[in-house]
Amino acid sequence: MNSEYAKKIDNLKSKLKSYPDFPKEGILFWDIFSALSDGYTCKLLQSLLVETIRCKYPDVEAVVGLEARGFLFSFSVAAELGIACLPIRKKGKLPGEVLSHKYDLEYGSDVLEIQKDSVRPGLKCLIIDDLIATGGSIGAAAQLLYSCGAHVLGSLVIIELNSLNGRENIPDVPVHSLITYD
Ligand SMILES: O=P(O)(O)OC[C@H]1O[C@H](OP(=O)(O)OP(=O)(O)O)[C@H](O)[C@@H]1O
Ligand SMILES: Nc1ncnc2[nH]cnc12
Repeated sequence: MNSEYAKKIDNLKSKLKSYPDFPKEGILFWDIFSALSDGYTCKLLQSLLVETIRCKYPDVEAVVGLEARGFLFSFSVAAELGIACLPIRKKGKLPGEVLSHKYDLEYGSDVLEIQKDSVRPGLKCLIIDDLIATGGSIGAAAQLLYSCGAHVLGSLVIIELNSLNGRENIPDVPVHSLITYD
């Protein structure tokens, strides 16, 4: 990636805000919505995500967004790249036959689901989300995709929280992040 890309990353970083003790005491919460409150940064972020996918995952056939914040980015990049946009949602939100996977995250545990027939075997998928903390959500999403026979190319997030060892916890799923915090 070139120096123009690095400048865009610095610009994006300057727009991100964090909130101590949310949603629980001891958690420093990184709020992706703070970067979306001006149109310039929305365009900047969109172009960074699309450029990163074209460079790192050129063969991708479907982006898989994780509810809820991942959805902000999965549709917009899929529309620009002209590829499929598939949802993985929290328990009880998807109609039809679903597969479920329980997982832990930084401030609790949850269940993610995928529609059984949403993925054809071998489909080259990229998981997209706003942030990786423990890696629980991306790990659960990858398990669901494997169960459907998908080929998981990796994952793309805007923010990576290094101290929570997310990428080490999901060694089978390559993680690409735009910004990391220690
Ligand atoms: O790496 P992990 O430890 O799994 O944490 C990261 C996940 O946590 C947040 O989602 P959350 O489940 O809070 O849902 P939301 O997007 O609906 O707010 C975030 O958007 C990621 O999906
Ligand atoms: N620290 C954090 N900030 C924002 N979203 C998160 N999801 C899990 N941990 C988080």
